[in-house]
Amino acid sequence: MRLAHLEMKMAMVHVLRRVKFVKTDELEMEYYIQRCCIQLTKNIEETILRGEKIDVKRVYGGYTMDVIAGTAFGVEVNSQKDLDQPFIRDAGSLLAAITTDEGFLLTLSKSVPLLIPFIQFLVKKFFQPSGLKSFTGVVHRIIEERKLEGNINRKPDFLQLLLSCEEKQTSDGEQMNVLSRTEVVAQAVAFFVVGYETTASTLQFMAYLLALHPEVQEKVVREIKEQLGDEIPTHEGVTKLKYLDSVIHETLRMYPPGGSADRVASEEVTIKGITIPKGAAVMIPITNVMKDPEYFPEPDKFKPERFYEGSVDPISFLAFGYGPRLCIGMRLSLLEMKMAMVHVLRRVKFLKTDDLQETLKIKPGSRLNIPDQVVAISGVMRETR
Ligand code: HEM
Repeated sequence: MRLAHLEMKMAMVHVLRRVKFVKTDELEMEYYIQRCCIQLTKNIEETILRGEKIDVKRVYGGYTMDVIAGTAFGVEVNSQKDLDQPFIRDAGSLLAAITTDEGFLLTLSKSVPLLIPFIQFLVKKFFQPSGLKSFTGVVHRIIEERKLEGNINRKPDFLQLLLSCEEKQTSDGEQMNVLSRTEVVAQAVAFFVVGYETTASTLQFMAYLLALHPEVQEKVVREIKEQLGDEIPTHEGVTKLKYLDSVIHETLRMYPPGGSADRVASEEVTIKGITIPKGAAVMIPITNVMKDPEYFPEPDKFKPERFYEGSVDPISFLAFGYGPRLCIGMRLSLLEMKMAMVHVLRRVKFLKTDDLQETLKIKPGSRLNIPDQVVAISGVMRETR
């Protein structure tokens, strides 16, 4: 608790010295996400009208890429207008590499820090994922453009916060350089890829589960009608959708995008007879905890009610991690998922067809939960009121 207080105070002093949070930007962000939702709905409708199945990861991937690029980096990449865009392909190949081969090396380096220089050499020599160069190139370009523009009237988005740490800062008359350019670019690329993939993956699993469970889908649609009528799903409006919130949580419980989280023990501790020495790397198996019947009875069943009725112990729901390092994109991602689902489900019904798999096979050997094959779902247009 004391560490968390200290961390929060230090962060707030640093941020509020340089940044003022204002309501207008929130509204601008909300308006921007609404625009992305309209394009998403249009893409899904057009797929249905062409008589094709919906490749849900592809359409939602375009949506989440547009949202993260616009909200965190202030650029419109229009991924949804061209779903074959290199931007998305590069993010995919980068992610695949990080979560498999390099991911293994990363885990190894955390467990045996002495190996870090050797592992860095291996990664540079043999594991340069194809998307990395073009992706970092794009981020470099965005940064250069910002530097040329200057900081005047610039919105306090994620990239701007990172860049402000790159500048030399004066603290008690001393010069400090907090982040190097390479570190800024690395953080930015990671943010782009993580912000895109996790939310797209959850929306994909949610669409699949809603198709498989038509009664749940109709309950969500009823709640939207009762709580929002024809209103635009604003940030405030979507907070009324408690059942949709439970559906999202239950989807994340069954298919958390990240299968594990890491920590390093800051001191020696003994838990249930097992001693973890100071400095040891600890991996928290998120997927396994959320499939444990002790915390979630009948874990293989999709039951949003367990969250709706409020019987879940918060520490057993680990999809966003836990504690001071909880996912910082959680609120953005919940907002964008709710807004997207309201827009889409008002117009489209996902269908349970005979060929829809009853269970999804997950790709082995990855730290992410990724389906073994493309998830394609049939849909029809709902009757308009
Ligand atoms: C459904 C969506 C998401 C899920 C399930 C998810 C999950 C997670 C998890 C499990 C962690 C590790 C937390 C821990 O170690 O305790 C994490 C950290 C993080 N996430 Fe997310 N995430 C999501 C969306 C996002 C988005 C949209 C962004 C960016 C806007 C983002 C950025 C980050 C960052 C930067 C961290 C590192 C935080 C830190 O180390 O302090 N995430 N996320």
